[in-house]
Amino acid sequence: MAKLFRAAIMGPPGSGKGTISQRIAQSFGLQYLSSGHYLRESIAANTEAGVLVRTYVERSMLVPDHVMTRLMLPRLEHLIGHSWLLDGFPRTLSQAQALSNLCQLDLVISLNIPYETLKERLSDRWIHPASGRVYNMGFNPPRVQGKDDITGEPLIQHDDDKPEALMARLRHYKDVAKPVINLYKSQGILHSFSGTDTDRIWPYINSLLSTKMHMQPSDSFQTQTP
Ligand SMILES: Nc1nc2c(ncn2[C@@H]2O[C@H](COP(=O)(O)OP(=O)(O)O)[C@@H](O)[C@H]2O)c(=O)[nH]1
Ligand SMILES: Nc1ncnc2c1ncn2[C@@H]1O[C@H](COP(=O)(O)OP(=O)(O)O)[C@@H](O)[C@H]1O
Repeated sequence: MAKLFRAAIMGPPGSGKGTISQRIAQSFGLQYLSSGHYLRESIAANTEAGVLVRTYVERSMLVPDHVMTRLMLPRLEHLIGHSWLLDGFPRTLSQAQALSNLCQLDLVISLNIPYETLKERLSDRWIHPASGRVYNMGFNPPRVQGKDDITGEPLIQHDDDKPEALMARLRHYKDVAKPVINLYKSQGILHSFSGTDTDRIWPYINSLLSTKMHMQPSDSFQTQTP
C-alpha cells in the first residue's frame, strides 16, 4: 500500500497556485481541493454558508476561520484514505492548527512571484466558474475567445482581479500567510519557488514531488524484501 501523500500549495493571488495544482493533480493523481472553488460553489448554490461567505469573498476579505474549517475539514475527512493537494487552505495559523488536528502535511509549496507579474497575470485571467478552469489571454488562452474549452460555457473575470484591488489583497495575504509559512518552515516541509514564469518553475516542483512521492517508506520496504 503506497503511503498517503498530503500537500498544500501557498502563494499570493495570481501566483499560479491553480495552474500548478492542475498540473500536479494530472501528473501525480492527487485529489485537488481549492478553498476558493468550494467557496464559490457554495455562493453559487446559495447555501446558508454561501450567503454568509459571499460578503467576504466579494470584498476579498478572509472568510472567518471557523467557517473555512467547517467547509474544508469534512471534505478532507471524506478523503482520509487518499492523497491530496490543498490550494488556498490553510491560510491562517488557526486553520493550520485545525488541519493538524486531522492529519499532518508531508509537503508545502510556497510561490514567491513579483508584484508586477501578479498584476499583469490577473488582468488577463479568465475563469470558467463551474469547473474553476483557469485561462489567460497571454499564457493559456481558450480555444474559442471567452469560452471554456470543455463545456463551451462563457468565461468570467473576478472583480477582485482588477489591479486596484491587488495591492490590498497582496499585503493582506503576506500578513496572514507569514506565520503559516514560518510554521511549515520550522517543520522542515516548506519548499519555496520564485520566478515570473510557471513553465520555468514547474520542472523543479515536478522533480521535488517525484522524489518525495516515490521515496515513501513502503518503497524502501519493497527494496528490502529478499
Ligand atoms: N503570462 C503568464 N500567465 C500565467 C503563468 N502562470 C499562470 N498564469 C496565468 O495567470 C493567472 C493566475 O494563475 P492562477 O493559477 O489562477 O493563480 P492563483 O491565483 O495563485 O491560483 C491565470 O490566468 C493563469 O492562467 C505564467 O507563467 N505566465
Ligand atoms: N482558507 C481561506 N480562509 C479564509 N478566506 C479564504 C480562504 N480561501 C479563500 N478565501 C476567501 O475567498 C477569496 C477567493 O479565494 P481564492 O479563489 O483562493 O482567491 P485568491 O487566491 O485570489 O485569494 C479570498 O480572497 C478570500 O476572501
